[in-house]
Amino acid sequence: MGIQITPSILNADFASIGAEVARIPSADWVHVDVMDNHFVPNLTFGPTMVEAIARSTGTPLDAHLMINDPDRHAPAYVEAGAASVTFHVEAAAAPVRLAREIRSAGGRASMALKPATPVEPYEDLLPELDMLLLMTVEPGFGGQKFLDLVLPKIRRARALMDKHGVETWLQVDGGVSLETIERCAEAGADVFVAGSAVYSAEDPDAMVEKLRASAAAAQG
Ligand SMILES: O=C(CO)[C@@H](O)[C@H](O)COP(=O)(O)O
Ligand SMILES: [Fe+2]
Repeated sequence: MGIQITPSILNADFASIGAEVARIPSADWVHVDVMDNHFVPNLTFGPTMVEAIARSTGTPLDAHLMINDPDRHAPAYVEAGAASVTFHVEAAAAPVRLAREIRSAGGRASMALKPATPVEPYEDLLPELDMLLLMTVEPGFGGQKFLDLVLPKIRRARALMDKHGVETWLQVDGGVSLETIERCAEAGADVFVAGSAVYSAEDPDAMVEKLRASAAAAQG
Protein backbone atom coordinates (compact mmCIF):
# COMPACT_ATOMS: atom_id res chain seq x y z
CA MET A 1 0.00 0.00 0.00
CA GLY A 2 2.92 2.38 0.56
CA ILE A 3 2.80 5.34 2.91
CA GLN A 4 -0.58 6.32 4.38
CA ILE A 5 -1.44 9.37 6.49
CA THR A 6 -4.36 9.24 8.92
CA PRO A 7 -4.96 12.58 10.67
CA SER A 8 -6.44 12.37 14.17
CA ILE A 9 -9.37 14.70 14.79
CA LEU A 10 -8.77 14.63 18.57
CA ASN A 11 -7.53 18.23 18.58
CA ALA A 12 -9.95 19.44 15.91
CA ASP A 13 -13.01 21.58 16.71
CA PHE A 14 -15.62 19.02 17.84
CA ALA A 15 -18.43 21.56 17.31
CA SER A 16 -17.70 21.59 13.54
CA ILE A 17 -16.44 18.10 13.00
CA GLY A 18 -17.79 17.68 9.45
CA ALA A 19 -16.06 20.88 8.33
CA GLU A 20 -12.85 19.87 10.13
CA VAL A 21 -12.75 16.54 8.28
CA ALA A 22 -13.45 18.33 5.00
CA ARG A 23 -10.22 20.35 5.52
CA ILE A 24 -8.07 17.24 4.91
CA PRO A 25 -9.13 15.80 1.52
CA SER A 26 -5.64 14.33 0.92
CA ALA A 27 -5.88 12.09 4.00
CA ASP A 28 -5.94 8.34 3.31
CA TRP A 29 -7.97 7.75 6.49
CA VAL A 30 -9.54 9.81 9.27
CA HIS A 31 -8.35 8.62 12.69
CA VAL A 32 -11.06 8.78 15.38
CA ASP A 33 -9.94 8.37 19.00
CA VAL A 34 -12.58 6.72 21.17
CA MET A 35 -11.80 7.12 24.90
CA ASP A 36 -13.92 5.85 27.80
CA ASN A 37 -12.38 7.59 30.83
CA HIS A 38 -11.43 4.15 32.23
CA PHE A 39 -8.82 2.60 29.95
CA VAL A 40 -7.43 6.14 29.57
CA PRO A 41 -8.07 9.23 31.72
CA ASN A 42 -9.99 11.08 29.01
CA LEU A 43 -13.43 10.86 27.45
CA THR A 44 -14.38 11.51 23.83
CA PHE A 45 -17.30 9.87 22.01
CA GLY A 46 -18.87 6.56 21.04
CA PRO A 47 -20.42 4.82 18.03
CA THR A 48 -23.14 7.44 17.44
CA MET A 49 -20.54 10.11 16.76
CA VAL A 50 -18.44 7.71 14.66
CA GLU A 51 -21.52 6.98 12.55
CA ALA A 52 -22.14 10.71 12.03
CA ILE A 53 -18.51 11.30 10.98
CA ALA A 54 -18.64 8.30 8.62
CA ARG A 55 -21.75 9.76 6.99
CA SER A 56 -20.07 13.15 6.56
CA THR A 57 -17.06 12.00 4.51
CA GLY A 58 -16.00 9.64 1.74
CA THR A 59 -12.65 9.07 3.48
CA PRO A 60 -12.58 5.76 5.40
CA LEU A 61 -12.50 5.92 9.20
CA ASP A 62 -9.74 4.41 11.30
CA ALA A 63 -11.27 3.98 14.78
CA HIS A 64 -8.78 3.73 17.66
CA LEU A 65 -10.60 2.32 20.68
CA MET A 66 -8.98 3.27 23.97
CA ILE A 67 -11.68 1.53 25.99
CA ASN A 68 -12.11 -1.29 28.45
CA ASP A 69 -13.91 -4.43 27.30
CA PRO A 70 -13.32 -4.01 23.56
CA ASP A 71 -14.47 -7.66 23.19
CA ARG A 72 -17.98 -6.39 23.86
CA HIS A 73 -17.89 -2.97 22.21
CA ALA A 74 -15.60 -3.14 19.13
CA PRO A 75 -18.06 -4.76 16.67
CA ALA A 76 -20.43 -1.77 17.13
CA TYR A 77 -17.81 0.47 15.54
CA VAL A 78 -17.75 -1.64 12.37
CA GLU A 79 -21.53 -1.34 12.29
CA ALA A 80 -21.16 2.43 12.79
CA GLY A 81 -19.17 2.57 9.55
CA ALA A 82 -15.50 2.45 10.64
CA ALA A 83 -13.53 0.62 7.94
CA SER A 84 -10.71 -0.18 10.38
CA VAL A 85 -11.14 -0.88 14.10
CA THR A 86 -8.19 -0.95 16.51
CA PHE A 87 -8.51 -2.42 20.00
CA HIS A 88 -5.83 -2.40 22.72
CA VAL A 89 -4.34 -5.78 23.57
CA GLU A 90 -3.96 -4.64 27.19
CA ALA A 91 -7.77 -4.38 27.42
CA ALA A 92 -8.84 -7.37 25.33
CA ALA A 93 -9.79 -10.67 26.97
CA ALA A 94 -9.65 -12.71 23.73
CA PRO A 95 -7.74 -10.79 21.04
CA VAL A 96 -7.82 -13.58 18.44
CA ARG A 97 -11.57 -14.02 18.73
CA LEU A 98 -12.05 -10.25 18.65
CA ALA A 99 -9.88 -9.76 15.53
CA ARG A 100 -11.87 -12.51 13.80
CA GLU A 101 -15.16 -10.90 14.82
CA ILE A 102 -14.10 -7.52 13.43
CA ARG A 103 -13.08 -9.16 10.16
CA SER A 104 -16.25 -11.19 9.88
CA ALA A 105 -18.29 -8.01 10.46
CA GLY A 106 -16.51 -6.57 7.40
CA GLY A 107 -13.89 -4.37 9.08
CA ARG A 108 -10.11 -4.36 9.01
CA ALA A 109 -8.88 -5.73 12.34
CA SER A 110 -6.13 -3.87 14.13
CA MET A 111 -4.46 -4.27 17.52
CA ALA A 112 -2.66 -1.56 19.51
CA LEU A 113 0.23 -1.81 21.97
CA LYS A 114 1.04 0.86 24.56
CA PRO A 115 4.70 1.98 24.68
CA ALA A 116 5.68 -0.49 27.43
CA THR A 117 3.90 -3.51 25.91
CA PRO A 118 6.34 -5.78 24.05
CA VAL A 119 5.52 -7.01 20.55
CA GLU A 120 7.22 -10.43 20.73
CA PRO A 121 4.44 -12.25 22.66
CA TYR A 122 2.03 -11.39 19.82
CA GLU A 123 4.18 -12.58 16.92
CA ASP A 124 1.85 -15.48 16.13
CA LEU A 125 -1.19 -13.17 16.01
CA LEU A 126 0.15 -11.13 13.10
CA PRO A 127 -1.66 -13.16 10.40
CA GLU A 128 -4.95 -12.38 12.22
CA LEU A 129 -4.34 -8.63 11.97
CA ASP A 130 -4.72 -6.16 9.12
CA MET A 131 -2.76 -3.58 11.10
CA LEU A 132 -0.61 -3.37 14.23
CA LEU A 133 -0.57 0.00 16.02
CA LEU A 134 2.46 0.87 18.10
CA MET A 135 1.71 3.85 20.36
CA THR A 136 4.52 6.39 20.43
CA VAL A 137 2.99 8.22 23.43
CA GLU A 138 1.01 6.93 26.39
CA PRO A 139 -2.57 6.89 25.08
CA GLY A 140 -5.07 9.45 26.34
CA PHE A 141 -4.22 12.87 24.96
CA GLY A 142 -3.15 14.63 21.80
CA GLY A 143 -0.16 16.96 21.66
CA GLN A 144 2.27 14.81 23.68
CA LYS A 145 5.97 14.41 22.96
CA PHE A 146 7.04 11.52 20.73
CA LEU A 147 8.72 8.68 22.67
CA ASP A 148 11.97 7.72 20.92
CA LEU A 149 12.18 4.62 23.11
CA VAL A 150 9.52 2.97 20.89
CA LEU A 151 11.75 3.08 17.77
CA PRO A 152 13.54 -0.24 18.47
CA LYS A 153 10.12 -1.91 18.89
CA ILE A 154 9.01 -0.55 15.50
CA ARG A 155 12.13 -2.15 13.97
CA ARG A 156 11.48 -5.45 15.74
CA ALA A 157 7.81 -5.46 14.66
CA ARG A 158 8.81 -4.84 11.02
CA ALA A 159 11.33 -7.70 11.23
CA LEU A 160 8.64 -10.05 12.61
CA MET A 161 6.26 -9.05 9.80
CA ASP A 162 8.96 -9.75 7.22
CA LYS A 163 9.72 -13.10 8.87
CA HIS A 164 6.05 -14.15 8.73
CA GLY A 165 5.53 -12.69 5.23
CA VAL A 166 2.31 -10.98 6.33
CA GLU A 167 0.58 -7.98 4.69
CA THR A 168 -0.15 -6.41 8.11
CA TRP A 169 0.27 -2.62 8.09
CA LEU A 170 2.40 -1.02 10.83
CA GLN A 171 0.89 2.16 12.27
CA VAL A 172 2.43 4.66 14.68
CA ASP A 173 0.38 7.11 16.75
CA GLY A 174 1.46 9.92 19.05
CA GLY A 175 3.74 12.90 18.56
CA VAL A 176 4.16 12.22 14.84
CA SER A 177 5.23 15.42 13.06
CA LEU A 178 7.70 16.64 10.44
CA GLU A 179 10.32 16.31 13.22
CA THR A 180 9.67 12.65 13.97
CA ILE A 181 8.02 10.98 10.97
CA GLU A 182 11.29 10.18 9.20
CA ARG A 183 12.57 8.20 12.21
CA CYS A 184 9.33 6.17 12.25
CA ALA A 185 9.45 5.49 8.50
CA GLU A 186 13.11 4.46 8.63
CA ALA A 187 12.26 2.04 11.43
CA GLY A 188 9.57 0.42 9.26
CA ALA A 189 6.22 2.11 9.96
CA ASP A 190 3.95 2.67 6.96
CA VAL A 191 0.75 4.21 8.41
CA PHE A 192 1.12 7.47 10.30
CA VAL A 193 -1.39 9.10 12.65
CA ALA A 194 -0.83 12.83 13.13
CA GLY A 195 -3.16 14.98 15.20
CA SER A 196 -1.74 18.26 16.45
CA ALA A 197 0.83 18.42 13.62
CA VAL A 198 -2.03 18.50 11.09
CA TYR A 199 -4.66 20.54 12.94
CA SER A 200 -2.26 23.16 14.27
CA ALA A 201 -0.90 23.78 10.77
CA GLU A 202 -2.13 26.83 8.87
CA ASP A 203 -3.00 24.55 5.95
CA PRO A 204 -3.83 21.09 7.35
CA ASP A 205 -4.13 19.45 3.94
CA ALA A 206 -0.73 20.77 2.82
CA MET A 207 0.69 19.32 6.07
CA VAL A 208 -0.75 15.90 5.19
CA GLU A 209 1.13 16.05 1.88
CA LYS A 210 4.35 17.23 3.57
CA LEU A 211 4.18 14.38 6.08
CA ARG A 212 3.61 11.89 3.26
CA ALA A 213 6.60 13.23 1.30
CA SER A 214 8.89 13.11 4.37
CA ALA A 215 7.91 9.53 5.18
CA ALA A 216 8.33 8.43 1.55
CA ALA A 217 11.78 10.06 1.35
CA ALA A 218 12.88 8.36 4.57
CA GLN A 219 11.61 4.96 3.45
CA GLY A 220 13.69 5.31 0.27
O1 LIG B 1 -4.49 8.05 20.28
C1 LIG B 1 -4.03 9.16 20.45
C2 LIG B 1 -3.75 9.70 21.80
O2 LIG B 1 -4.08 8.75 22.73
C3 LIG B 1 -3.65 9.92 19.24
O3 LIG B 1 -4.36 9.52 18.09
C4 LIG B 1 -3.45 11.39 19.33
O4 LIG B 1 -4.65 12.08 19.25
C5 LIG B 1 -2.55 11.89 18.26
O5 LIG B 1 -2.33 13.24 18.47
P1 LIG B 1 -0.86 13.87 18.34
O6 LIG B 1 0.03 13.17 19.31
O7 LIG B 1 -0.44 13.64 16.91
O8 LIG B 1 -1.08 15.31 18.64
FE1 LIG C 1 -5.12 7.44 18.30
